[in-house]
Order: sequence, then C-alpha cells, then structure tokens
Amino acid sequence: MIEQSGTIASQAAPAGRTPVVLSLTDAELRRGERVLWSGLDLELRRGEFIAVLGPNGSGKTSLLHAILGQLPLSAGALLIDGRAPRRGSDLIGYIPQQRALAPHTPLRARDLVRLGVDGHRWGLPLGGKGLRRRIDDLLTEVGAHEYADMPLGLLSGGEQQRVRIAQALATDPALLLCDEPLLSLDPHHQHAIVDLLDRRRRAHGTAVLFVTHELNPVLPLVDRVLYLAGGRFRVGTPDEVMRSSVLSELYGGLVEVIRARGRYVIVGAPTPHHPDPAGGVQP
Ligand SMILES: Nc1ncnc2c1ncn2[C@@H]1O[C@H](COP(=O)(O)OP(=O)(O)OP(=O)(O)O)[C@@H](O)[C@H]1O
Repeated sequence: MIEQSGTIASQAAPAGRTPVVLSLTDAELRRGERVLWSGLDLELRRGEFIAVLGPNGSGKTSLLHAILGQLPLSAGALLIDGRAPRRGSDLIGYIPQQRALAPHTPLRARDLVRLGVDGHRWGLPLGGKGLRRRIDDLLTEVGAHEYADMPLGLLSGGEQQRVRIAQALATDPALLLCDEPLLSLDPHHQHAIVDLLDRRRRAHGTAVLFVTHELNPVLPLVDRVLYLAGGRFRVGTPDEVMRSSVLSELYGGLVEVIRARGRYVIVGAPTPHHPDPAGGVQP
C-alpha cells in the first residue's frame, strides 16, 4: 500500500518490531515562500534502508538538514531516537554531497576520520593509542587503510568517498544520512560503496537514509522509497512507488516507468525542476 500521508503501511515496513530511529509526523518544510513538502509521515527503523528520490530542488538535502537539526520544520514533529534533533548528535552519521577537494589540501585521510571521532564518547584521550587504533579500525572497515596517510586531495573520488564514510561511522551512529554518495563513481566503485553500506547496516543495525538520483545501484538494499516531487511525496516499496501511475501523478504529467532486467527506466518527467526532461530519468 502506498501512502501520501498517514502512517506507514505495515507491509512496507521491515519485519519485526525493531526500534524506530527516526520519525517524522505530519512534517512540513518551507524554504522562503516555498513549501518543499508537507504532511510527511515517515518512520525509519534499525537496519532499514530508505532511498530518497526526486528531481532537483524537491527538498531531499533539506530533509537531511532538518534531521541534522540545521533546519527547523515549519510544521509537524521530527524525533531522532525519541528525542528532538540537535546539531552534532552522535546518533547520526552524515555523508554530505561530495565537494571537490583542492589537490594540495594538507588534510590526510586519517585526519578527516579523526574529526569524526568523539574522544569523550569512546573514552579516548586525544592523541592516545586508543584513538589511533579506533581511526585505523574505521579506515580498515571501509577498505581505506592503505591510504590512511595520503593527503585527501590526492585520492580518487571513490577513495575519498570511503574516507568520508569512515568519518560518518566514527561515532557508531544509529542513523546514517547519505547525500548522493555514488555521484561520479564508476559502477565498480559504486558497487563497493553499496556493499560497504549494506554490510554496515546488517552488522550494526544502522538505519540508512540514502538520497540519490540513481535507484538501480542500490535497489537490492532498498526496503522503501521516499519519492519527493512538486511538493508531493510517496512512500512505499520500490514496486509500489516506481509505477507510471504514481510518478505521473507526482510529476503532474505523463511519466512512464519500465522495469527491465531488474532495473527501472523512467521516460519523461515533465517538470521545470528536472534537469533532463527529454531524455528520461535515471532512477
Ligand atoms: N539556504 C537556502 N535558502 C533558501 N532556499 C534554499 C536554501 N537552500 C536551498 N534552498 C532551496 O530549497 C529547495 C530545495 O533544495 P534541496 O537542496 O533540498 O533540493 P534537492 O532535492 O536536494 O536538490 P538536488 O537534487 O539538486 O540536490 C531549492 O529550491 C533550493 O533553491
């Protein structure tokens, strides 16, 4: 069952009564005069993976900023582990949208990860052996240990992305927010990052909210999709949301969804916000 507002359909939620990490109730977010979305009800449980899709400007990154406590909701409620969001919460790991790093940046991979480690939480004195071991463990977990001492600016996009993930995992967060972490990665590196996130959520029960323009690379992991468009939204399993009828209604025009060889291909998205209305959407 798909819903636009109201509680999440139980069949779409993961099995069992695993604890809720994030809940949004009748949530609305405005930027200036514009309502990005409203009436949003969403619960994200431990270990669940939700892909957040939608055209440019539909409010995907703004949703992450609201969860991070950087942007107040204009209506409704948002709770992280039952509490109001706050900046710097160690319950949340955040992989922001990739920004190009200057090749001469003096920061090494291990320095970036160190910035994410909260010494108090781990009881590790800054500069101590325990801290170093913790950083090494994180870099090893994401397969980045061999370039731990390399300047970040000299690493490839995929290598930098692994280091960002290590930083985001530094506090062993219950909720991981990912903003287009596969952007500009080739299929091999995309697969490696997806595999890494999947292992993490399975081993640690980390809930993942994953903003992306490309659904197909993460499809095997996706429990549910949150699709934002034109101030409206749909929540449901990929098969429930990725339908011609659903997307046509969201975009307010004819959109065709084709499922072929386990992939979704979307043709036509007649919206002024969409970057490629003629060529179709890369889901
Ligand atoms: N600081 C700001 N002040 C006012 N409006 C803003 C601000 N930041 C973003 N916006 C507007 O909010 C809207 C949603 O932006 P947001 O970045 O959340 O969209 P998005 O879905 O993540 O887009 P994209 O796919 O391009 O990353 C946009 O129209 C944007 O112009």
